[in-house]
Amino acid sequence: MGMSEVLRYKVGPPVMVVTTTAGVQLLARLGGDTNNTTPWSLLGDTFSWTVVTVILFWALLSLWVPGKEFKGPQTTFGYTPLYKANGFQFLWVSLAAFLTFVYFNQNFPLDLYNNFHNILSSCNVLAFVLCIYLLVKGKMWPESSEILPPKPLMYEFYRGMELHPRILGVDVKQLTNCRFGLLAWELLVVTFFLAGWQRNGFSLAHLVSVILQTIYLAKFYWWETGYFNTLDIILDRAGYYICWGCLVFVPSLYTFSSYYLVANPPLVSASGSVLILMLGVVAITLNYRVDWEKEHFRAHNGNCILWGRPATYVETKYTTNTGVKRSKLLTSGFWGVARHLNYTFELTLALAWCLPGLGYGILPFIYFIFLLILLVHRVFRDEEKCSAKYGDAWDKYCKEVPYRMIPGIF
Ligand SMILES: NC(=O)C1=CN([C@@H]2O[C@H](COP(=O)(O)OP(=O)(O)OC[C@H]3O[C@@H](n4cnc5c(N)ncnc54)[C@H](OP(=O)(O)O)[C@@H]3O)[C@@H](O)[C@H]2O)C=CC1
Ligand SMILES: CC(C)CCC[C@@H](C)[C@H]1CC[C@H]2C3=CC=C4C[C@@H](O)CC[C@]4(C)[C@H]3CC[C@]12C
Repeated sequence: MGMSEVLRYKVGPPVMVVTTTAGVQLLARLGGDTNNTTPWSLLGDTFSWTVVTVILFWALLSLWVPGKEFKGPQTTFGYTPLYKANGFQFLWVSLAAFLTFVYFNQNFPLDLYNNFHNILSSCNVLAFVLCIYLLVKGKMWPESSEILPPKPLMYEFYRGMELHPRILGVDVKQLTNCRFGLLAWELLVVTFFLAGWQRNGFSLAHLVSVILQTIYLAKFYWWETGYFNTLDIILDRAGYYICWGCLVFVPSLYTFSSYYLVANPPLVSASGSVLILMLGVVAITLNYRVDWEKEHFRAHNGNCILWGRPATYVETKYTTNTGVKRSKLLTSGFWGVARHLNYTFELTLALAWCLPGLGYGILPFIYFIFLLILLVHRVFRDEEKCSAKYGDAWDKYCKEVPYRMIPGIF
């Protein structure tokens, strides 16, 4: 093993595990109320375990109830994952149940805010137990016939073993990513808005940030089955990166700008808030439109009109275990302007919902900075995947559409 391999496989994952765990706890302290004297508890407390267990059980219930099933893309080793297609209903029923609960328990938002670091501790313990179980399960009782070359244990823990493991009858990544992480995100930002209102009075800027995140998450749940075609699902294995990420990192870092505004009430004026709302709505619409153009194009096998003209494309061929397949890469509409414009609009939107923290330095923008790094890295991961899959056709597409995220610049 060369030096770079040692760094990548042996040092990298443990460092990530330790720093990310310590990091999210620190974040809760940094953004919170400095007068909060609740002692640290690395295992969580009764209140936080109750909150986490209720969300987990609710998430599981949403995947257990009878309903429409959705078949994900088949893996190269011939496995077709099965999901539940009831995400949109799940979001609204959950939100309505939560708001009703808060109506009858009006101290709950502030209690939850004051216990946030304990809630993260409980999520952290839950995530570690799950990731250890997934490692053992992947080694001892894998569900698929996939054969993986052995790697250092810590790397396997970090990356995960199986692509589509199931626990208690449900798909693990649908549970952790779509049903626990994203629901916790929505409920937490609503809670932080209500806690800020109770503590400091009503804030339009805080409300705007929460409205934008709610529209964004509603859009996600509307499109949930499309998510099953993305890198997270077809490439990333169920392990620390993705499962811990969704159980701990999403509830902590993705909600951070809203959490921060409770102890640091927004300084942005009402007209500034309206401008932020407009910027955010435009960015969400464009982000949705870019994703929609690709889905629409693929659903019609290239025979569709985009921007008033028949769609143009590059024909591709690729090989899987079940033979040679054909596909098309869109070169018109937004996909003809740059190769990842959806990420550009996603970043604009993230900036919009962080902007109510303007005037408090860098901390309220931490999600935006993280997302910038994540998406630029993802551009390269995605392109590596596409280049390996499509070969020369991908190079041809890159020649026709030379820019990645910002036409003329990158
Ligand atoms: N907030 C967050 O943390 C994040 C949010 N997102 C958001 O999630 C959504 C999905 O993003 P993501 O899955 O990462 O990426 P994309 O939706 O951009 O999908 C990339 C895939 O689309 C296919 N593709 C690429 N170019 C073309 C083309 N020209 N024509 C047709 N198909 C093409 C390829 O897959 P194939 O093999 O099918 O050809 C490629 O792997 C986006 O809105 C993004 O902004 C994403 C990451 C993080
Ligand atoms: C361990 C950490 C350093 C990194 C954890 C990363 C993951 C939590 C996130 C990686 C990719 C993220 C997502 C991808 C696409 C999405 C679609 C969007 O519409 C909603 C958000 C999300 C599901 C998002 C969620 C977090 C990641 C899985």
